[in-house]
Amino acid sequence: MIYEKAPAKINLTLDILHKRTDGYHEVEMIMTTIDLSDRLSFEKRGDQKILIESDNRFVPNDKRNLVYQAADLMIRKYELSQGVTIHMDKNIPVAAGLAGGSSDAAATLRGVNRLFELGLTSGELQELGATLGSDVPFCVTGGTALATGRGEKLKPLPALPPCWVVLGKPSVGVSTKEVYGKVNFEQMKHPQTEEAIHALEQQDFYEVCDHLENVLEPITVRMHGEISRIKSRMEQAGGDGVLMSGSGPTVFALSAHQSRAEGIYNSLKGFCSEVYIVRNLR
Ligand SMILES: C[C@@](CO)(OP(=O)(O)O)[C@H](O)COP(=O)(O)OP(=O)(O)OC[C@H]1O[C@@H](n2ccc(N)nc2=O)[C@H](O)[C@@H]1O
Ligand SMILES: Nc1ncnc2c1ncn2[C@@H]1O[C@H](COP(=O)(O)OP(=O)(O)O)[C@@H](O)[C@H]1O
Repeated sequence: MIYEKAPAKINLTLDILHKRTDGYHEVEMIMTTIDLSDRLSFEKRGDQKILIESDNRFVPNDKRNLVYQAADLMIRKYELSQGVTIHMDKNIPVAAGLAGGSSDAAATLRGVNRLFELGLTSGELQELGATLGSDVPFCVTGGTALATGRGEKLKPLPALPPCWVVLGKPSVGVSTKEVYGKVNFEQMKHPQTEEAIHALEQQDFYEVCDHLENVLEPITVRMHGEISRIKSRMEQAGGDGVLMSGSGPTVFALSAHQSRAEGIYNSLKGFCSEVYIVRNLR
């Protein structure tokens, strides 16, 4: 039996450059992994089946699960003669803008690679991952990176300086496809991505916080007003930087200090359906 950890991501910036002819949007975004993780175990089977076990009622255990799709892809492509049983311990909220499904898929690519000793490089796993979803290639290696294209082209960046991350997840789930479908280029406030990268290079935490920006945020906020109420609470409680992650609806606050982060966490408890306090991963 082998194990893989599948950490969630947050988007420090998210910009959309244009809509592509294939229906996807050309993005430019800085992503970073945080210490809120699903845990997966992998075991070879005597037959050729793929069995997914999970106790989370929001995720399907069949072919719709990205974990199933990732395992199936590896088994077919490398003509593996055995199947795999995958147990998933889900901690990352589902359809939250935190790439839980993508990270599980990436962990499955890494897990099957190790379990069957395939010897594939991260680059090869990322290429396979891109066929499963736009965020999967980033999740193969994690860390802090600039993602372009539809999200699959990656450039490693210096890590976000060590900090605390408080997450507030409203009870609503959000469809990424629906949010991208409502993008309006005329009213878009673009992030200053270059300046945010410079801040990371300088390891200037507060400068990074000053450049958090996500063009999808106003779209999802219009659908779910709860998001702006969570944002205001986090700002009032002293978050150094506060932003919605991905297509939402999860909002995160960055804080350099544990006591401040705990204050933000306490101000959200009872106000927001799920609240987490974690560190960023370096
Ligand atoms: C918004 C982001 C930001 O990190 O994350 P989440 O909110 O999902 O976590 C990602 O771009 C989401 O990536 P991911 O969730 O992997 O998307 P995919 O499965 O590839 O695509 C789902 C749908 O989103 C739209 N889509 C996705 C990526 C992209 N660059 N342009 C798009 O228009 C397409 O309509 C597509 O059918
Ligand atoms: N292993 C998985 N974990 C979570 N969601 C999954 C998984 N496999 C498929 N899904 C489906 O993918 C959708 C988006 O999931 P998720 O990755 O959690 O959201 P997001 O892309 O917003 O970060 C969900 O509606 C869920 O049904």
